[in-house]
Amino acid sequence: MHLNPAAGPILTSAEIRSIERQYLAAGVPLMERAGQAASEVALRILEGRSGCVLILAGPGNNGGDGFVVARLLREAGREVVVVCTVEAEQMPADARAARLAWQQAGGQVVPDFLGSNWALVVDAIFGIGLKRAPEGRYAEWIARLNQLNSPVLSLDLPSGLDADTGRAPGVAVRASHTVSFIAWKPGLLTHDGSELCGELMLNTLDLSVADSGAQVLTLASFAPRLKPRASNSHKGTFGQAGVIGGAVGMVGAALLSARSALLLGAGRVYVGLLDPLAPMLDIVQPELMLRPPGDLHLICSALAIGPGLGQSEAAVLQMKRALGFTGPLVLDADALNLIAASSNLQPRLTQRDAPSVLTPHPAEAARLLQCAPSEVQADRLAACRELSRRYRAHVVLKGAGSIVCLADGRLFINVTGNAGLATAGSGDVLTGIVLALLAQGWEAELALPCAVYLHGAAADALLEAGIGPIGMTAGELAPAARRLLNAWVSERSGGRG
Ligand SMILES: NC(=O)C1=CN([C@@H]2O[C@H](COP(=O)(O)OP(=O)(O)OC[C@H]3O[C@@H](n4cnc5c(N)ncnc54)[C@H](OP(=O)(O)O)[C@@H]3O)[C@@H](O)[C@H]2O)[C@@H](O)CC1
Ligand SMILES: Nc1ncnc2c1ncn2[C@@H]1O[C@H](COP(=O)(O)OP(=O)(O)O)[C@@H](O)[C@H]1O
Ligand SMILES: [K+]
Repeated sequence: MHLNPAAGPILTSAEIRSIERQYLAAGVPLMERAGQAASEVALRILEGRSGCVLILAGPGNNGGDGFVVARLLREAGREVVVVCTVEAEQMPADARAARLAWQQAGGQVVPDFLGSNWALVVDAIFGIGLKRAPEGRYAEWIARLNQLNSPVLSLDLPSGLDADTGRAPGVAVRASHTVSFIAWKPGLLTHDGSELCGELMLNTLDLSVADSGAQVLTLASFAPRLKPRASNSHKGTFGQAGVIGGAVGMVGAALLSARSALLLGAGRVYVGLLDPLAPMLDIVQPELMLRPPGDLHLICSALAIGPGLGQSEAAVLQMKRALGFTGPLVLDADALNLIAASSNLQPRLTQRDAPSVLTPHPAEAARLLQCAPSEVQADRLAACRELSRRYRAHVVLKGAGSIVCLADGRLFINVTGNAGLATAGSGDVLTGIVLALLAQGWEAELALPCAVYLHGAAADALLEAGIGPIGMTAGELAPAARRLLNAWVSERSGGRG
């Protein structure tokens, strides 16, 4: 997902409203500024496009922004049609004033639109005030506009998208561009938002906004750790990573994690496979050392358990050992399912002194929270925060717009990655990447954000090279991630990486 700018604070709708109240009380003309910012974007999109602009104005202040845009585009010489079905008196004061200014400038308001040949459609139906699935004429407008071939600029957020959760409770606008006002909203960056926003731009309306809890995950979030290797280092310097998993029929999952840990720089990588008939050697990656799973907690400096682990008694036994491990521990896949199912294992996790990293996808998160996956997806940030609090762990809730919640409560949303990652084994690779960084001594607070960002960036690099999204394989991710990590270190150290 492309963000302009790439960083910036993420605020909930309640936080935005509180800022709005403060500035409106001081007489700052926010709606005019929002309309100005959006009309500049609209004019850029319109460069080289002739024809009329359609503006769909809703009943609230988002509709008001639409009227300001209409007026400014008309002043810039564009032909504009504004569709609005509520009466002026039913609109809030600022929106009513914007509508009046449009009409005083000679603009018309019509109750519906026909035709499909628009130079641009401006979606000013709903912003942060959406309270339920769009209904009636608004639902119908959205369905019709999603059939058009014109570019669509959404003001603040695509109408129908929940600003706080990224969930679209019903029909929602599929925008080509979205300009977000004041700050990013969580819903733009995760869940359905990743699909609906198109190119995302932020305009702060010249307000100074304090960073709240959530941040866009960027390279700067972990940059202090991107240091070149000392030339007199040896394999012991980069740690002993261990992967436990690979029960019958699922050996590949553990090998994918282990190979990824190796390619991302762990000094030595051990694999403990539960399948009694598993090979003694990974022929593709003979650097991996295959050992009895029960030995790994004794020889490793960082452990991951879960990929292909299964839920057998043998798996439970390995879990008990792993939870007693005194170094950083990554729990993925069936390790998470076993935690969710066992009140006996849960306290062993929450009482660990060393860092624990949990990497659930929404279904695993739901099991850990004893709720339905749809409830997790209904508020991904809240679910991730609760998992981190309940299990005293650093957590990534995976899926488009992965959420990271560190044990100290700090929240990040990741915007790297693409649908090429929707393939079996890509989560195993993420586990291997975070394990590699932990083995090399990264603090979990930096290792997890880096791994999540890097994993998505690797998929983006593959996409750019024409490998995917269709047919991108998990095994291709680690070499791409290795290339990026080396490049980042090299760039930051003036080529000494
Ligand atoms: N405050 C300011 O000065 C600034 C605000 N700004 C802009 O205002 C936006 C927020 O404006 P807002 O609070 O008026 O909410 P908005 O998104 O227009 O929607 C509320 C209206 O929609 C209706 N409605 C909701 N859901 C519905 C549904 N499913 N189906 C049908 N109707 C539904 C709801 O009706 P109700 O539910 O109350 O009956 C109400 O009438 C913000 O995103 C930004 O663009 C900027 O200009 C900066 C300055
Ligand atoms: N549409 C998508 N956009 C971005 N990232 C995705 C998408 N689908 C999956 N991913 C990422 O791919 C990985 C899949 O992990 P997981 O579901 O555990 O797969 P597996 O169990 O097959 O290894 C996660 O990191 C997730 O965030
Ligand atoms: K909108």
